[in-house]
Amino acid sequence: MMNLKEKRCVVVGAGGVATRKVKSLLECEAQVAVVSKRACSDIVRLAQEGKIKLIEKSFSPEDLDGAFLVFVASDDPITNRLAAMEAVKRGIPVNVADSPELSTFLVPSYFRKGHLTISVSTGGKSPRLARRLKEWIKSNIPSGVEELLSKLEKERTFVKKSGLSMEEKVNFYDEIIDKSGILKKKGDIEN
Ligand SMILES: C[C@@]1(CC(=O)O)c2cc3[nH]c(cc4nc(cc5[nH]c(cc(n2)[C@H]1CCC(=O)O)[C@@](C)(CC(=O)O)[C@@H]5CCC(=O)O)C(CC(=O)O)=C4CCC(=O)O)c(CCC(=O)O)c3CC(=O)O
Ligand SMILES: NC(=O)C1=CN([C@@H]2O[C@H](COP(=O)(O)OP(=O)(O)OC[C@H]3O[C@@H](n4cnc5c(N)ncnc54)[C@H](O)[C@@H]3O)[C@@H](O)[C@H]2O)C=CC1
Repeated sequence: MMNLKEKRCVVVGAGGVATRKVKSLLECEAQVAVVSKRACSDIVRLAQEGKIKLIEKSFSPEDLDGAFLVFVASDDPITNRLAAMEAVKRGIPVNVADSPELSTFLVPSYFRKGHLTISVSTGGKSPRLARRLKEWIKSNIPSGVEELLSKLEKERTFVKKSGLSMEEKVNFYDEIIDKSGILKKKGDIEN
């Protein structure tokens, strides 16, 4: 949920895993530089289209100059470790594809529906389960949730300035949510 717009994000490696991270970064409108000895066809195409900068070489510490965020996803554990340590030394948040322990942040499984983002993390315990749960939530998300969100957004601009107490505000929002009929009513949910 970090704002990455126009921020320089460096990705080390250009295989399947790096490609997934690059695509997520482009969705966030980040400025992406990929450093890799060789690049897979998706990365080459993105570079040819001018969407990313591809630097075809082995990783070296100066590749992290000016980086806001770093993704390390080469298939060489020694390179991954070196790049991770360098990022940590420079105080740059780093995600390491083969090492949750060396990562200062992990990437969750997520999907977007308009302004709604749903993400699932297992804290690195089982990425496959994170993905399967995400898929389950995606296929079970009630239709009408985007319309409900825009209604709440509109009401909220007035309610925020209304002078109502926080409890009154929350009850007002709950009433709209309950009326939409797309979720179980608040009172019907057991905690
Ligand atoms: C710690 C973390 C670091 C990070 O942030 O990258 C990490 C680490 C590792 N992943 C590995 C394997 C797999 N990763 C996936 C898939 C995804 N992995 C993602 C995140 C994360 N993966 C972070 C923790 C997230 C969490 O747990 O909450 C997702 C959610 C997001 C993304 O990568 O964009 C994305 C789903 C995207 C989607 O929704 O589609 C699949 C399944 C598949 O592809 O179907 C497999 C194979 C099956 C399996 O192992 O589960 C391996 C072992 C490699 C090996 O065995 O060689 C490691 C290294 C290790 O565990 O040591
Ligand atoms: N976090 C995750 O979701 C997952 C992580 N992994 C791990 O991610 C890593 C990468 O996996 P893949 O993308 O499938 O590998 P891959 O083999 O497709 O790509 C590896 C890339 O690293 C580059 N590379 C190797 N040495 C380099 C160096 N010294 N400097 C710069 N680039 C270098 C290669 O040129 C290649 O582009 C593996 O360690 C794997 O275990 C695997 C699956 C999922």
